[in-house]
Amino acid sequence: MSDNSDCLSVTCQASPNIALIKYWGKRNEELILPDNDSLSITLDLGELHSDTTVSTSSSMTCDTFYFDGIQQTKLSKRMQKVLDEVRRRAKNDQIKFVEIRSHNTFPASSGLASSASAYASLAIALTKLFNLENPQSTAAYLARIGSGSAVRSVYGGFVRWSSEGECLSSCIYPVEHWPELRLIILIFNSSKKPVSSTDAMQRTRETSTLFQARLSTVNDKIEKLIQAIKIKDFNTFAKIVMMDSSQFHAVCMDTYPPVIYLNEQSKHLIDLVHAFNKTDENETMKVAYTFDAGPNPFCFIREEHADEFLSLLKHFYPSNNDNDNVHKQVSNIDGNFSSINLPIMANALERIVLTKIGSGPKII
Ligand SMILES: Nc1ncnc2c1ncn2[C@@H]1O[C@H](COP(=O)(O)OP(=O)(O)OP(=O)(O)O)[C@@H](O)[C@H]1O
Ligand SMILES: C[C@@](O)(CCOP(=O)(O)OP(=O)(O)O)CC(=O)O
Repeated sequence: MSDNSDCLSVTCQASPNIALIKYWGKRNEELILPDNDSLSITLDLGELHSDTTVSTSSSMTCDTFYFDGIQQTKLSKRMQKVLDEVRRRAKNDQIKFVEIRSHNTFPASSGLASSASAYASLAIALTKLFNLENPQSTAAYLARIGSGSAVRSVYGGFVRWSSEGECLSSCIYPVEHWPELRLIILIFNSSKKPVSSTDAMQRTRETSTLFQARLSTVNDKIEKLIQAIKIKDFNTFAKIVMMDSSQFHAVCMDTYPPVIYLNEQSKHLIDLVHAFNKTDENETMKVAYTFDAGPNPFCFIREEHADEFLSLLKHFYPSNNDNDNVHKQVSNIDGNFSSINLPIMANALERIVLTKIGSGPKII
């Protein structure tokens, strides 16, 4: 915490988390209580993160929010709700107003979980600034009322968000548990999604008949997935994760009017991953994908297969721009992909992010 005259300030850095079993549906909109448990991996802070600085001083006359250095005309209802809850819990009632400055290293609102890293960093920074009691559970509560999925970014490693009791999150395995696991994020399209997750999940609840069927499958999937993670069984892990992603998008399609987040490139990548997995003579899965509310896949892979998969991506998604950095990390291994009968999609990728599981947020 920095203290300049009577101005106190705290900065927190947090990363997005990627849901392995998706959260979709709220039984209480105001408190953001989910319909189902969900499970995620928190990303390493290295590539994708939100940095949020919160400050307070006696001279402030209102709450202010700067996003990427630009002052916003007003705070969102969610942000205001978080600040009001903090003031309610704070012992020091001299502290009246807060200035928030936040920046993401990646595009917001495009299905890359920006609201998760944003609200987790905000919640942790506020908890520290106001010296709130029970800091971990308080930060989780504040993050959750900002954006449901943010409750999982408060912790590192593999995280479960419970839909029962206090509806808080907990780390089920720390970052060290499965160090060879890597994430390759393919950014096909970073534009703003057509329907926000908040609106879409409400619409699903009101109209989808598949939604209830999905809910009845989630707990069983979570238990099986936890067991697969425990013994690092990638085959089972991959199948459960890909099937939950597809089920979530099927539910979005069953929503009326339908919500379609996947695009042509997403469908191509799905076919590519299955074709690539089939090339293994032992039928061992090498890659798994999942998509949040957007067209950009998060691919899970063990380190030993990462180079081959990257060369596959270079083959199927070549870039015509010599100066671009999309493939700059890609090794020059030439794989033989002649058995994969899929079209080549030139210039499909805006960016590739290579990352791994992270240890959670930090105060900086
Ligand atoms: N650094 C930030 N500080 C405050 N609010 C932010 C920040 N980054 C993103 N947001 C807000 O988060 C919301 C975007 O969340 P939304 O859930 O729609 O998209 P997403 O998080 O990118 O995707 P998803 O969670 O579906 O994977 C927007 O309201 C945006 O203004
Ligand atoms: C598809 C998801 O990414 C949906 C995330 O939804 P949000 O957490 O962004 O929604 P709100 O709680 O309304 O803010 C799945 C997931 O992260 O579990």
